[in-house]
Amino acid sequence: MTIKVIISGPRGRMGREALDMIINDKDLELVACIDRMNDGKRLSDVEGMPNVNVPIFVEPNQCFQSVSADIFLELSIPEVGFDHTKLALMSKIKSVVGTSGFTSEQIDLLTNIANENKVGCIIAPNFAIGAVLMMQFAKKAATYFSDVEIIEKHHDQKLDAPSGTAVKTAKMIQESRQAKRQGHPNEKETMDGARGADTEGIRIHSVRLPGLVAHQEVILGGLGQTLTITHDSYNRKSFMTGIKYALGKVMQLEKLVYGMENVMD
Ligand SMILES: NC(=O)C1=CN([C@@H]2O[C@H](COP(=O)(O)OP(=O)(O)OC[C@H]3O[C@@H](n4cnc5c(N)ncnc54)[C@H](OP(=O)(O)O)[C@@H]3O)[C@@H](O)[C@H]2O)C=CC1
Ligand SMILES: O=C(O)C1=N[C@H](C(=O)O)C[C@H](O)C1
Repeated sequence: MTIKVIISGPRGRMGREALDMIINDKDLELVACIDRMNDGKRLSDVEGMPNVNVPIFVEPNQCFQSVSADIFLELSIPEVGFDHTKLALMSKIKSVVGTSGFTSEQIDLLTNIANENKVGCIIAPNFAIGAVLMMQFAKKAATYFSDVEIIEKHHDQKLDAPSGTAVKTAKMIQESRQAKRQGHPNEKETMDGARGADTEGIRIHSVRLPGLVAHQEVILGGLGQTLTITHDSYNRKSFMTGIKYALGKVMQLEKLVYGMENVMD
């Protein structure tokens, strides 16, 4: 039996890479796409898309009601990703979400819908195994170093800041340290944003430049020393093993899990 997948955002950088991964995997079967254009066309009719004869829908609900699928894979944009996922879960379709930029309230809402309906869902701020380890190492290190700053660096087409990975890293660190105001108590920004975003005292700095893909440094400071934990994704293939893993794992879930670390054996 193959796992039937609907993908959202097939023309995007992640969507295009994920299409290739799914099409070339004997355990997975692409059954439909959700896009903001090409409604009613077949994927094979769209220039530059793989030669697979599956329908494209602009209306997510129409897709979820008319196509039989096991999993919805969300890889579009923050503005629509939440609604897509909500509709998929309400239609009892298990979901794997890579799209970033959801608020804590949105994640809580999706958690309630998934758990009440007993539908599996994985929200993965980062599918790359190295990034997940980087977040776990940072959490561990923060039990010894209470002063932490995060520098996340991405390509300049990214819509959200800070990145989903940075937000999740800060949340994980907050589980292992007390909230703390960092820096000099009297420090003042003479230019807005100089000290970055502030989440319970942890500072997050977002760099956006052409040439970058997805990178993060967590710098922890102590007496006379610093520890830097770094992860780099040099291309989007780095995320595909994690997507495949999440598609397998979500089949066994009846609730929402936020973070790949919570489904990794
Ligand atoms: N969790 C993880 O490991 C990773 C997560 N991401 C996240 O995944 C998301 C996608 O990233 P990326 O591929 O780089 O972004 P892209 O901008 O390359 O792709 C987004 C795609 O979504 C399309 N889109 C816009 N509106 C809709 C809609 N209503 N329905 C369906 N598709 C729509 C866009 O179309 P158009 O171009 O025509 O506007 C575009 O093709 C981002 O949120 C990013 O942060 C990225 C990498 C790894
Ligand atoms: O937009 C991206 O590219 C990425 N987004 C995710 C995030 O916001 O953390 C994951 C990865 O960093 C790539």
